[in-house]
Amino acid sequence: MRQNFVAGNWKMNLTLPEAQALTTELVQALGHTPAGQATPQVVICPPFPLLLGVHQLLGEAHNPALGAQNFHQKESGAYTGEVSAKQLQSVGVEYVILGHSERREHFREDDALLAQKLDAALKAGLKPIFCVGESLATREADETFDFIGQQLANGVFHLGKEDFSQVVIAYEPIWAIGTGKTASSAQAQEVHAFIRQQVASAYDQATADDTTILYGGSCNAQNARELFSQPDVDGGLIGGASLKAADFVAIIQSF
Ligand SMILES: O=C[C@H](O)COP(=O)(O)O
Repeated sequence: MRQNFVAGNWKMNLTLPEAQALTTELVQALGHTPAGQATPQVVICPPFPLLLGVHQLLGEAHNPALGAQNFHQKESGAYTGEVSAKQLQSVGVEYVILGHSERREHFREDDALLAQKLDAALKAGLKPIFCVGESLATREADETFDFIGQQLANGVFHLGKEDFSQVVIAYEPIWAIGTGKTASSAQAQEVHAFIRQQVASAYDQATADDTTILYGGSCNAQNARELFSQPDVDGGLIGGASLKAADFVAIIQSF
């Protein structure tokens, strides 16, 4: 279902008391949305050890909903240090980020592994937020569209239409992540439109029109409104600015 959507990726930040203080502020702020103003779907993605403590502060409305930043594709077993989809669900997780460039780069997660993780997430009933995005070198070589087309073809488009309808796509140009260098709204729109067109080719136009596509990369309270006003930008996957309640709430209110 296509919807206005903002996810906060806390990455490897915050202790439990800090995470609970941030969550309490967010829940209070979102609870005071003026009548008549539609609230976007909000997802917060804390590190594993904080998930349960954060979930205990979330309401029944699933908004904010809880997301994880990763999981292991096997259901259980001798995988020291890993976490399964079932374990995530048992502490209230509904969404999982997959394909983030930091996992691709630092943990060597390639398209083949990500395709397996995507299948495992859907099988377990977790909703994936699947990230794609090019490096600066790829952009400068004028290969952005080819590169993102390949990431989608190799990682996502093996899914049947029904499974694909559970997936949120996030476009995150690597050169914009944590750098303070945001894609311009025109650059973001151009790639989002391309992604939607790729979905239409892989499935059909109705599926493409129904896909939620987020922008991520130095999105903040100052630039979110401009980015979210683009016709194919349905919201954001927010890193640094999701760690401060006031900034994150301002982004949520930027539609
Ligand atoms: O997952 C979030 C992105 O990597 C964006 O991070 P950032 O907002 O700190 O640039």
